[in-house]
Amino acid sequence: MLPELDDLNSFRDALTGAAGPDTSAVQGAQERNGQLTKPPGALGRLEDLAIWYAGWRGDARPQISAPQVIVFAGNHGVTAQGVSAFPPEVTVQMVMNFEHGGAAINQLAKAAGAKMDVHALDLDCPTADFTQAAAMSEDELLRALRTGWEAVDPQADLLVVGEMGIGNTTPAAAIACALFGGDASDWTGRGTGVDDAGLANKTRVVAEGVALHGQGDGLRILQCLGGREIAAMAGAIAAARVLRIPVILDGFICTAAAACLAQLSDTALDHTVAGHQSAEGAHSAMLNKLGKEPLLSLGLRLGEGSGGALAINILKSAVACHSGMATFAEAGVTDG
Ligand SMILES: Cc1cc2ncn([C@H]3O[C@H](COP(=O)(O)O)[C@@H](O)[C@H]3O)c2cc1C
Ligand SMILES: O=C(O)c1cccnc1
Repeated sequence: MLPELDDLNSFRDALTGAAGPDTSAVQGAQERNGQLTKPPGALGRLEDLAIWYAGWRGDARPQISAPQVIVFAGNHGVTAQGVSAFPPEVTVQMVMNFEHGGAAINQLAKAAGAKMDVHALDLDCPTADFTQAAAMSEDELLRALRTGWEAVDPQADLLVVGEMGIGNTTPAAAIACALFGGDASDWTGRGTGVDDAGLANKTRVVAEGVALHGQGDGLRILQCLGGREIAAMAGAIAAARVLRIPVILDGFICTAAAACLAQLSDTALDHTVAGHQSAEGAHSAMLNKLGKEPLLSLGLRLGEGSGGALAINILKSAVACHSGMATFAEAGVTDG
C-alpha cells in the first residue's frame, strides 16, 4: 500500500523506509538459474536481470504481464533564456500527439506490450526561470511529486517513466551539476540540437542556476532546479520502490530525476535498471555516478521513455528464459 503524501517529509520517510527485495525469492531464483539447460552464465546479464526482477516481485519464477509506461509533461520558464532548439509550445502539441498515438513512445510502448498513460502538469503555468528564482515552490514540488506517486498502477509489474518538456535538458544538467559537482560544461549537452553558440549560452544558464540554488538535499535541488515533469518522474520512481515494482530508467532527464532520489537514500534506486545510454553527452557520466550499466546504446536522444520502453523487451526476454526454460533434470540433458 502507498501512504498518502501529506508533505515532503512523508515522501522522504516513505522512500528511506521502503523494504528491500525479497531475499528468499532471490535465493530461489539463483537456485533455479543454476539448473536451467545452458552452460553456467551463458545468458550473461539476462541472468542477473531475471534474478533481480524475481527479488523485487517476491517470486522465484516470475512473469511480466502488465508493464506500464507513464509520460509526464511540463513547461519550463528557463526556456526564456533560449536554451532549446524548439519553442515551448511543442510541449502541449506533443501531448496531443501522445494522446492521438502518433509519437515514438506510442509505438515503442505498443511494441513492448505496455499500457501507456500521459499526465500533463500545469502546462499553462511554466516553472519559474531558475536563473531568477526557484523553479517551484515547496507546494508545487509536492503536487508534482504526488502526480507521479499516484500515477503508478499498483497492479503494474514493470514501470517506465518518460517525459516531454521543451527545455528540460537544461534543468536535468543543472540537477546533475548540483548533485555531482564539476563544471556546468561537464553536464550540459545539445538536447534537441542547439548549435555551438546555443550550447555556450545553455552552459552559462546551467552555471547560473547551480550558483544560485546548488545547495541542499535531493528534494531541494529538484524544487529549485527541476521541473514538474521531472518531479513527477521522481514521485513515480519512488512509489514503485515502495510498491516493489521494478523500474527501467530512460535517458538523461529521467536519470536526473532518479539521481535526486539517490541523494535521499542509498537504496532508493535498487529497484531500477538503466534501459539505455542516451546520446546526450553527459548521460554516461550520470549513469556512472549512480553505478548503473545501461542495457542498450542505440544513439537515442529523444526522452519520452523511449529507451526504457525498448528495454522492456530485454527484461521480458530475460524473465521468459528464466521462468520458461527447462531444468537439466526436466529435459533429460546431462549436467556439466
Ligand atoms: C518534436 C519533439 C518531440 C520530443 N520528444 C521528446 N523530446 C525531448 O526534447 C526535449 C528536451 O530537449 P531540449 O532541452 O533541447 O528542449 C524534451 O521535451 C524531451 O522529452 C522532444 C523534442 C521535440 C522537439
Ligand atoms: O536522453 C534524453 O532523455 C534526451 C536527450 C535529448 C533530448 N531529450 C531527451
